[in-house]
Amino acid sequence: MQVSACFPSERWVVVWFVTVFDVGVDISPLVEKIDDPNMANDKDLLQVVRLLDDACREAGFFYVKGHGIAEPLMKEVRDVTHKFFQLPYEEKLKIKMTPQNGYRGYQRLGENITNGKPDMQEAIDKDHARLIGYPVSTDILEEHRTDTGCGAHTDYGLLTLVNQDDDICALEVKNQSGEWIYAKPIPGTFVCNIGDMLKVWSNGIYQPTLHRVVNNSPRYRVSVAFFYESNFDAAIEPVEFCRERTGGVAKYEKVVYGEHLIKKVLNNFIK
Ligand SMILES: O=C(O)CCC(=O)C(=O)O
Ligand SMILES: [Fe+2]
Repeated sequence: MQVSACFPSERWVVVWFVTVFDVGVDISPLVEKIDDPNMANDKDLLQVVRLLDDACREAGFFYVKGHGIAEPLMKEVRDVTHKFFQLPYEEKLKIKMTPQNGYRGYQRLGENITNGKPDMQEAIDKDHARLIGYPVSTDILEEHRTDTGCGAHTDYGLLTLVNQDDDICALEVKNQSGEWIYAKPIPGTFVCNIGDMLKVWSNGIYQPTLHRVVNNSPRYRVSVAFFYESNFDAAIEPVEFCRERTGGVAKYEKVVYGEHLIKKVLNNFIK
């Protein structure tokens, strides 16, 4: 790894943590040159790719800035999400999620299950986006209350981008020492985390990280997640150049994304 070769490992971890986890990777060179046929020769861009690669290898969780989406627009999306969840229950039910509409629409509090426990969240699912609301726990009837807004999980797909409320710490990530640490909000950034399919594709070079949401704050929290996923019927297997870099043997079997998704969702109903 290029950066670690320049630094003693302890110092490198500190540098990496500060630049990637605390402040975020500035991906603007990548965004600016994405259509440039000469992008592979650009030094700034190469440095961004290295930082992203390091973040995916070391943590599987990182912040990005310089992505080109204006901060006021990110806030507006969250504001609209807050407004929707403040509507009376009957209003929200008008776009209720059903098998007939392909499980798109409004999912009421407690309907989403992770590890056998209802999540203390309500949400709207639309294509690859999920708008999520986490009520204040004291506002939830005691008999319906559980201890997590979203139970510990890894994401199913390739990459997730989260636009989270600026002022509430609730998203927690399990670090390599097994401690839960906050992915505290950094205004204007997206929290990114890699999913199960990237693990398979990269033959384990990138590992998805366990995370969960616990809203212990006195305020209603929203987040808007975009799940970049493989096609439902896509067969995913370790790509050759990743296999070559990891001893030449595929560590994961070929998996059809849709089958993986259904299996994980069904497993969530079991404690
Ligand atoms: O609300 C968040 O910050 C993250 C939600 C999440 O992890 C998920 O929906 O997969
Ligand atoms: Fe997640």
